[in-house]
Amino acid sequence: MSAPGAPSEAPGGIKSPQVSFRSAPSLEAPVFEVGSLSVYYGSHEAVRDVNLTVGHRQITALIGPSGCGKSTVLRCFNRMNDLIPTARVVGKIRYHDEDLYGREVDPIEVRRRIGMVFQKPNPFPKSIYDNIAYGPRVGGFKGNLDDLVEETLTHAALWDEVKDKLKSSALALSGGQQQRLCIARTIAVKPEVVLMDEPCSALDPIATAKIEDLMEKLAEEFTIVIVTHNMQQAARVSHRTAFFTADVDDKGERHGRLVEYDETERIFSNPSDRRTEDYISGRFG
Ligand SMILES: Nc1ncnc2c1ncn2[C@@H]1O[C@H](COP(=O)(O)OP(=O)(O)OP(=O)(O)O)[C@@H](O)[C@H]1O
Repeated sequence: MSAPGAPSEAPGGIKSPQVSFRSAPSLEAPVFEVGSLSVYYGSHEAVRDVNLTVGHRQITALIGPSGCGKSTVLRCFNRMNDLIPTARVVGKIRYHDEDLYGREVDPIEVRRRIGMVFQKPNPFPKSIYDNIAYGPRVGGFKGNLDDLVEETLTHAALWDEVKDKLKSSALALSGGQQQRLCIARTIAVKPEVVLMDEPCSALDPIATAKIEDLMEKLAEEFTIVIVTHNMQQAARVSHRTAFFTADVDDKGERHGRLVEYDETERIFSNPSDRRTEDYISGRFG
């Protein structure tokens, strides 16, 4: 394994010489442990038998071709699938060794502790200030809101760009700024985990680079799980990568499967499964 930040090429995989893999810390005291997870929509088993462990303050990337179940798995981590009436989750997801789907668990508290950022920036149609202040206010925050808003926007690398227009509408910001605001809004309630579902797919390369820099900084404090179609992004930002694909059964139904989960450097430079190698080298997907 290369030292953190040391350039390391990915033979047969991603060709970019700029890719430098991040070394993955250990998986001791994991945040999530997923065992034999299957997710159904109605009678369709969309994802089958997933097993993986998400490490504390690591960035875990979920990659794979369209429809292999990445977003479905991501939504299991904060019980967003509960909001889809046909969805049914089978198997085990332990969050700090507690059953995330246990009867006594409050899904609202789960979503406060495990926040989510979506593909399309979706700020509230409110001021920049109120976008950040909303969650803490609802949660009964008793401290100084002005300080919290400044601290959060600084944390999300947005303060300098917005400090003189906090009362302006968030909708007037650029797409990249809106997405950083959404990340700020998510971290304002002090979650432990931030789930990101293709957070850069609607952004240009400059805005994408800013979000990637931000993710690296946020990983010092938060555990991040990201779904991305952009393999270079997974290679650049994540410590560990899970590669999914979909098997087609004899009735023509597609079932998402986790093919391989490992340190990102390993997945991109020396994967153990041929399907992973074919995907990262662009031979399919
Ligand atoms: N709300 C839903 N209702 C019914 N089926 C769904 C729903 N959401 C996803 N699916 C199905 O589950 C499977 C996995 O979809 P999912 O969106 O999780 O895949 P994905 O890998 O994230 O895809 P993409 O990369 O295109 O976003 C697909 O067959 C999809 O049609």
